[in-house]
Amino acid sequence: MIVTGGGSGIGRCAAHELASLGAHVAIVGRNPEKLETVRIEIEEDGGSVSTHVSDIRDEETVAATIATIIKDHGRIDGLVNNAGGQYRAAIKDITTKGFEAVVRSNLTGGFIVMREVYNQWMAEHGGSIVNMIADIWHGWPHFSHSAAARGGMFTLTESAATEFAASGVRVNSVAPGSIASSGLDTYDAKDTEFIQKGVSPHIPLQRFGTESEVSSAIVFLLSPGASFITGSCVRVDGGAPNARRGWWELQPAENNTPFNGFHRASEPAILAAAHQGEQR
Ligand SMILES: CCCCCCCCC/C=C/C(=O)SCCNC(=O)CCNC(=O)[C@H](O)C(C)(C)COP(=O)(O)OP(=O)(O)OC[C@H]1O[C@@H](n2cnc3c(N)ncnc32)[C@H](O)[C@@H]1OP(=O)(O)O
Ligand SMILES: NC(=O)C1=CN([C@@H]2O[C@H](COP(=O)(O)OP(=O)(O)OC[C@H]3O[C@@H](n4cnc5c(N)ncnc54)[C@H](OP(=O)(O)O)[C@@H]3O)[C@@H](O)[C@H]2O)C=CC1
Repeated sequence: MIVTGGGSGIGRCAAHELASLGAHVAIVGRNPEKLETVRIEIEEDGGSVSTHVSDIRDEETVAATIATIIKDHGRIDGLVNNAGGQYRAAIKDITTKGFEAVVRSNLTGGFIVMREVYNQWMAEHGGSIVNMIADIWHGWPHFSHSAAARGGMFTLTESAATEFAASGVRVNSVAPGSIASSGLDTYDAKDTEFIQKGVSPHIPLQRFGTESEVSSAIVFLLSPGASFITGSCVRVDGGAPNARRGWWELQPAENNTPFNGFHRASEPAILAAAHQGEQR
């Protein structure tokens, strides 16, 4: 099994889970120290793991990494195409270089890894691929570069599922919402305050998800239990995209914080503004 971004967060958790189920896990990332830490953890637990330093955006290194994994371990049954990330910025402030860095990290890089795994192994032997996306439905303000890339990965997954089906390769995506992973450490203090106070009221299950709640969806999709599932997307988001009309009317007043920017439709100020709009 290959897990990109296996040196931290959701990828680390999935690597542990897969190793505990008996798989050899090849973890891929840019930072060798992070990979080494996870290697030691998994080996201490009795698992089998190898580390591979590679930037998923670098075609040559990725091709060589996949070849090494096949040479050393004989097969690739599954790919967790998980590496990625982004920074928070408004569209007006995103430079072309920044936009391209995020698209390359979350779409092109995942494409390169998936293509190499397919061409070098799965086209002949079958397998299962899980592509990580995000809760991008209806857009993702201040993360628009990532939403654009993940939207691409969503449809790339659907296309690959049909192209690869005859080779016995299933391809699905997992779309995490707000997950309390190590990835959140990459945001600054102001964002963290927003994350803590402003996000949970938007989530019907009223909390962040955990790394293991995403990992279990990944492992299910990789497993024979999902043998008739391909081209699908499993949302792991506590119902966040469903918190639309009706949701706010069900909420206690204290959930209407200045952070979340939502207000009950019945609030006097909102009614007055709506009335003014009618008069115009
Ligand atoms: C409120 C929260 C609710 C949050 C609500 C809670 C839900 C969160 C949901 C999602 C959570 C996650 O995904 S958690 C996962 C988080 N993990 C990660 O993001 C890790 C991986 N990310 C990255 O490596 C970086 O973000 C990424 C930009 C993609 C790639 O980095 P690189 O090192 O390749 O790129 P760089 O060379 O640094 O940058 C290239 C250009 O990108 C731009 N750039 C890069 N970082 C920048 C930054 N912080 N601010 C501005 N611009 C930046 C600049 O233009 C850079 O050019 P110069 O100006 O010339 O330098
Ligand atoms: N946490 C959340 O709420 C959500 C997370 N996601 C996505 O889930 C995935 C896992 O995130 P999470 O575990 O939370 O965060 P992390 O930041 O902990 O994980 C991201 C991993 O990807 C690796 N990575 C990033 N860019 C590259 C690259 N170019 N080449 C190789 N490896 C790379 C990083 O390792 P290294 O630095 O060593 O390269 C890191 O281990 C990411 O794609 C993330 O965007 C999506 C929605 C929500």
